[in-house]
Order: sequence, then C-alpha cells, then structure tokens
Amino acid sequence: MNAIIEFEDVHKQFKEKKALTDVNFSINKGEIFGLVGPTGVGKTTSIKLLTDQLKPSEGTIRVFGESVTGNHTQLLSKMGILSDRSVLYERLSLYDNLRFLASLYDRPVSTIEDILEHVGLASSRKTTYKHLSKGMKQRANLAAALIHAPEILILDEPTASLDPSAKANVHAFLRQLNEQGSTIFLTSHDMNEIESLCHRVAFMIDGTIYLCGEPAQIRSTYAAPTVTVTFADGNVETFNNSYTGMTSLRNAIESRKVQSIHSDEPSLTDIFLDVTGRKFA
Ligand SMILES: Nc1ncnc2c1ncn2[C@@H]1O[C@H](COP(=O)(O)OP(=O)(O)OP(=O)(O)O)[C@@H](O)[C@H]1O
Repeated sequence: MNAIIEFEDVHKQFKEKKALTDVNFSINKGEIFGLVGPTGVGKTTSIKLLTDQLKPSEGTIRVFGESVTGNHTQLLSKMGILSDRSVLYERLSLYDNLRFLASLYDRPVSTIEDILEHVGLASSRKTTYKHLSKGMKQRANLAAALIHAPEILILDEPTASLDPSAKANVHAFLRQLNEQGSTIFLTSHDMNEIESLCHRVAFMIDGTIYLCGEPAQIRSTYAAPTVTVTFADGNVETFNNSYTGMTSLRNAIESRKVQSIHSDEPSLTDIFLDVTGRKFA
C-alpha cells in the first residue's frame, strides 16, 4: 500500500487540555478515509495539524513522505482543504471569489463552471458570498477547495449543514473525484455518511484512535454469531452460527416456508455505541 498521509505517535496538548494522545494512522493513495467521533474528541485538531495550522506537541505527520510541520507551502498546493474557516471574501460574488482563486492557481475559468455545477451552485454564481445560506456557504467552500484540482482533499465535516438531497449530490461528487484519482480524508459525526462513502474508517474517542479498518471488516468483527430467520407464518427464530445451530437452520429451511434470512450484523453506529458507551453529538 502507498501511504500518502501518515500520523505517527502524534500528541497535542493545549495548556491543560490533552487533545490528542498517541494518534497513529495512515491513508493510502486513492482512499476515501473517514475520521468519526462525537463532538470534542479531536477531529478538527487532527485536520489542523495535518494542514500545519497547528504544530504537534509530539510526533510526526507526513504527507507524501515529508513532514508537514513548517513545510506547508509546497504540500498545501497539493491539498484542497475545507475547514471551519472560510477562505472566501464576504463582499465578492461566488463566481468572482472562485475566479480570484483560479487566477492564483493559474487554472482556467472553465473549471469554475464545472465545479459550480457539481456542487449545485451554478444558479447562485452571481450571489454575494455573505448572502448565501449556511449550506450554500459550505458548498461554496468545498468548491474553493477543489479549484486547483488537488491530489488530496481534506474535508472537515463537508456535509454538516446540508439537506439530504444536497448531501447526496456532494457524496456523488466526492465519489467521482475519488474515481478520478483524488485521495479524500474527511471527518464526520454521521456514521451513515462514513459507511456509504469511506473505504476505511477510524473511530476517535477522547483524542485517541479506538478502531480503524474497513466498514465491512469492522462490522463482521463485531457481528453476533447468529442468523435470524423470519418464516412465512410470521414466526421469527434465531440460530447460532455453530454446527448444531446450522443443522437446526437447515432442518427448519427444509421443513418450513421461509420469508427472509439475515445475519445479525450490527451497523457502525451500533458498534460505536457499544464499544464506547457514548452517544453521537
Ligand atoms: N485552541 C485550543 N485551545 C484549547 N483547547 C482546544 C483548542 N482547540 C481545541 N481544543 C480542545 O481540544 C478538544 C478537541 O477539539 P476538536 O475541535 O478537535 O474536537 P472535534 O472532534 O473536532 O469536535 P467537533 O466535532 O465538535 O468539531 C476539545 O476539548 C477542545 O475544546
């Protein structure tokens, strides 16, 4: 695997507050990687460290094998960043904002139309940034993050203010960018988003990585060793995934009409709540 983002033994201390403790993970080229966790566990701090807005107290963060600390000018040109700070001017129209950014990166203006179309803001191109709604501002900043066709996209809660339809459009766009070669690192509170979008996911709890892996692999690790069968007469029975359980299941299937069979696999949200005992914010 070709790791292009690496967190190695990263700690971050803010005066008395320990925000990150011994954080280790890596993201491979071409992956969509999700960092999830409740509010205040260290997701934004991780993004700020990765984008050199903060310095780690200990440890190293590398992008393309190079430490980001103090080396961000060159590395940032390869990253598109959506963070909690807007990069757009309040008094400029959306189009003029993006045209300004495109000129900084020497990108053709045709890129702007294409991106505006994909984030669903083509009809708002003349609107002054400050007059956009909260969800539109979020999509405008996503558009700004994409203007220089970055190899890596770093997105802090990219869909937090979006309605379900805008969310689905942004998801489709992110999948498309990923298929075209972008590596995407995103944070979210939304397990469904992570489950449907990400190749791998890390659960962050109180500043540490609790679990990391592919959603299907995590689900199967925590799956209950049972199979639930609904029979045509309405009865529901659970069978153990053991030799005797499976023999009973086979006998039941042969002798009774079955409506549905499903393995009792928990969702990522179930697993998260189970392993942490904490609720999502
Ligand atoms: N500049 C700072 N000074 C002091 N403490 C900070 C600072 N920035 C963050 N923290 C603290 O570090 C912890 C992690 O904050 P962070 O913003 O990374 O959480 P988060 O997981 O992104 O939360 P949310 O999902 O609400 O955005 C919190 O307790 C926060 O109060």
